[in-house]
Amino acid sequence: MKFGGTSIADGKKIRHVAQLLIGYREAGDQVVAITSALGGVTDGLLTNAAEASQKGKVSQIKEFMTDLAKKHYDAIGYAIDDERIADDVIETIDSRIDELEKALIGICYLGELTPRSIDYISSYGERLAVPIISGAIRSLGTDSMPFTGGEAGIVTTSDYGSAQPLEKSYDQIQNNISALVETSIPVITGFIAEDKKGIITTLGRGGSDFTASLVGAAIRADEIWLWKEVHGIMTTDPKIVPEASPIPQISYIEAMELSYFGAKVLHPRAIEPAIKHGIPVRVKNTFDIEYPGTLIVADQTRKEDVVKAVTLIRKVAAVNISGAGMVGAIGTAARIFSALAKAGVNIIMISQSSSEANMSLVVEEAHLKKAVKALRSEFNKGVVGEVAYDKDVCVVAVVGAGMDGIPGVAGKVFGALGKGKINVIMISQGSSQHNISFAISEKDAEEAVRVLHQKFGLGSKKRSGQ
Ligand SMILES: Nc1ncnc2c1ncn2[C@@H]1O[C@H](COP(=O)(O)OP(=O)(O)O)[C@@H](O)[C@H]1O
Ligand SMILES: N[C@@H](CC(=O)OP(=O)(O)O)C(=O)O
Repeated sequence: MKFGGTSIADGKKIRHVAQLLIGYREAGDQVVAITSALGGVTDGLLTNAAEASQKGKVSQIKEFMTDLAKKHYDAIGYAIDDERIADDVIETIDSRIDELEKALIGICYLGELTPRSIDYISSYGERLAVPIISGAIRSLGTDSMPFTGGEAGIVTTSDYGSAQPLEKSYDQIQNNISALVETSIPVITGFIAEDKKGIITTLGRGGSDFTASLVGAAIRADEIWLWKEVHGIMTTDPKIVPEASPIPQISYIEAMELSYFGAKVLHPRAIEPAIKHGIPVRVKNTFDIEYPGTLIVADQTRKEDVVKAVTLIRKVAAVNISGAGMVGAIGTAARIFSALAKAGVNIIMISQSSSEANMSLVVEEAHLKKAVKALRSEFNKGVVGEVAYDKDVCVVAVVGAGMDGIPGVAGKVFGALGKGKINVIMISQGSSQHNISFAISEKDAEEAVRVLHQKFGLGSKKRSGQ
């Protein structure tokens, strides 16, 4: 069972989570808990690390550390009644706060922030949270032990910021964790792991879902449950469309497409380990335990749900490569992609005009500068006339395995957008036919999501159980 940052945002919620875990254990289930950092902490760590490297203000770091310590002391005060346990946990928190402060002050003086130090700093969110959740469980009378991802056995590549778990992690987790579930509830940090040299790595933002799936697969869990602040995977982000409804069942492939195309409810790689071992994944609401949530399984569900959800990717940019000389010029696409790969650019969407005089790409906004630089230097003379870009772009996708072979979905999508006077910049449909995605101007993005959500009747279904 994995609990995200919103589920453990403060002491009251942590107590609730500890009671929830104990409740399942007392009902006869063996449980392993994976948790994120307390809500907002990872963002705070990243912002302060970046500012430390740019402004070098030690006083700002001290202020941040005081607030951070207070947030965690308050959580201990509310979630842990047993004084001896509370004292032990405070001791752990104090020593971690001390290490973190030294690291951030070091960054102030160095004025440098490497990917390796970003992972080290951001790991403290989870490393401060887990001792508190484990202490809260012990304080309620059930045995529990805290683990970092590395201690649990997760070993990754050294790709800081998006490290890949190595195959041997599965056996190591199995050896370190499986036997403990008989007598206790182990609590493991999500998101963070270690490379072969024992250096802290992270699995990417939102990576606790991935940790849960990895641990679940390693211990051969019957099910992997991801507890969130929403009633499951919804037909779209409820923050954009309040009428969005939870999807009772969805296939692995649809869930992956949804997360890839921006649904912040799941980490894009979260369910890979679960798929590999055929373990069902459930997304549930921490604050409405009885509600069944969304079940993610291998089977495709009912075909009549042609479109299951609408998603939105923000913080992307469009790049347009054009020139009459591209027509019929063999190898242009290969040069574009290899230049971008060499520059480490992640390409989200590709589209080529049938005239061949133009190729459009969508890349992460953070990669835009290096993408344009790489393309301009590759094509500084020759077939490409111009490399232009647009920063104010979003990608919207409609997702559903049921659209495979069903005519008219694209017509419905673009008809509705046309009627809503929403201009489409670029269109892409994967040959899997599980989604249709397109780029539009940022100012139109939320309206496009609302229009499509309504067009496909997604918000009209009542939540079952209501
Ligand atoms: N299709 C979707 N279904 C559910 N939630 C979504 C979707 N798209 C975006 N979201 C957002 O994802 C968040 C997921 O819940 P949250 O408790 O924050 O998860 P976690 O803490 O595990 O990251 C919600 O706040 C919701 O606004
Ligand atoms: N704390 C990390 C990892 C994570 O998964 O968090 P959450 O489950 O709250 O999205 C992050 O913010 O990226």
